[in-house]
Amino acid sequence: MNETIEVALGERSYPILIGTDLIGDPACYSPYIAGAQVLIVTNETVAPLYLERVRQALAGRRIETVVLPDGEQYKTLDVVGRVFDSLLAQRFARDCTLIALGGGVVGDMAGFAAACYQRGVSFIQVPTTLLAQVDSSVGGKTGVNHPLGKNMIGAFHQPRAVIADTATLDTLPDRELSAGLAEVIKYGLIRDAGFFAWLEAEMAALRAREPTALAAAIARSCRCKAEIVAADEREAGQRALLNLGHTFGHAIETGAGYGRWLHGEAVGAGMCLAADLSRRLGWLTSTDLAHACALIAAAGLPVAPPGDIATERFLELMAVDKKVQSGQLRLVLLKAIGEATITADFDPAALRATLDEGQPR
Ligand SMILES: NC(=O)c1ccc[n+]([C@@H]2O[C@H](COP(=O)([O-])OP(=O)(O)OC[C@H]3O[C@@H](n4cnc5c(N)ncnc54)[C@H](O)[C@@H]3O)[C@@H](O)[C@H]2O)c1
Ligand SMILES: O=C(O)C(=O)C[C@@H](O)[C@H](O)[C@H](O)COP(=O)(O)O
Ligand SMILES: [Zn+2]
Repeated sequence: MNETIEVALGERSYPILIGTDLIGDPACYSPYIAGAQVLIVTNETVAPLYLERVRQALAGRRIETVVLPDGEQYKTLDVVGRVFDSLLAQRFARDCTLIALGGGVVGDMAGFAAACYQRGVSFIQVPTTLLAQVDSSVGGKTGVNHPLGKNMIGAFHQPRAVIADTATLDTLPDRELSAGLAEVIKYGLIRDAGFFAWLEAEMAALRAREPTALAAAIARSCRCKAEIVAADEREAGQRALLNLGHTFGHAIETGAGYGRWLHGEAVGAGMCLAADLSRRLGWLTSTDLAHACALIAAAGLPVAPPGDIATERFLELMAVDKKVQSGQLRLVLLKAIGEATITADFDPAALRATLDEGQPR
């Protein structure tokens, strides 16, 4: 069953269309494309799978394509430059539209190119991974990595529409499905204990790609993200809760070398570390900690960081975080399953103990 969820941002409001067989449907795109020039940004894995269907849905317009290399290690300023090269070489004007066809890496880069080209042009997100359908395609965070820090160069730029065709998940590798489940579990942990309990009951169905369960998880995740983004578009307050596990996770991704740990895997382990620290501070019960880590493990995700990032190095990497204020690290921590808070008020010794012990208990 198809469903539409609105991201309510005044004149920048947009729909998230969720359903099957949407990417080849011209009616999904037409209302959101003003000019005749369209640039599809995709990658070398997704292009052979889905590019032709998108091209056909856009017939009648001038369509160009940029096919980027595949991988987190290519989410760089240098590679995004190829999108600008193409836009300029083809003389694309301000009324052009970019289409991001792929996972979160393509979405973040195409969105960033759209934010910058001629100081901002339209773009549409066509997410083809679970992670992108439940998280990265929604909310307008775009950008690239720097060797010294994850997502450190970017812009807020909202898409005109998100077209999430759940049938594209049929070709997604199991490891990537698990990575997407990390961000799904995140919504349960930060603000929806009922969803968390539902995920505990449905995790086997989700990993078996049961279509009804997957569609329900995607829609509930998007509703949750749409509400948070509508209330706090630029992360002045509660949007930071969407960063649960990410200060640890981004440190893992940067420390391990981009692409070695998937973003969702690093966030899975990062959420266990955040839960472990919350328990050490006396905010989270041992039972809730055990439930959180058990669900993350059941999703096929790691519950501990790689063994080769020493605590000092981990702390250095964690200090490169957009939530740092006046030199002080702020972390998203848990008070209960379904209740999170952002705080700088934690005992640094407890953080060290969490990192020293690595394996949450
Ligand atoms: N902007 C945001 O709000 C936000 C939110 C979460 C994550 N992110 C970013 O998103 C990125 C991770 O996104 P991701 O997990 O989608 O990774 P990804 O974009 O690297 O995609 C994962 C892999 O799946 C392949 N793929 C994509 N669709 C496929 C399909 N339908 N069938 C087969 N293979 C397919 C890709 O080519 C890639 O190899 C990270 O860079 C992360 O920082 C951004
Ligand atoms: O949309 C948000 O806000 C998020 O924090 C979603 C995260 O899952 C995502 O990984 C995001 O890219 C992290 O943003 P950052 O500002 O910490 O780089
Ligand atoms: Zn994330």
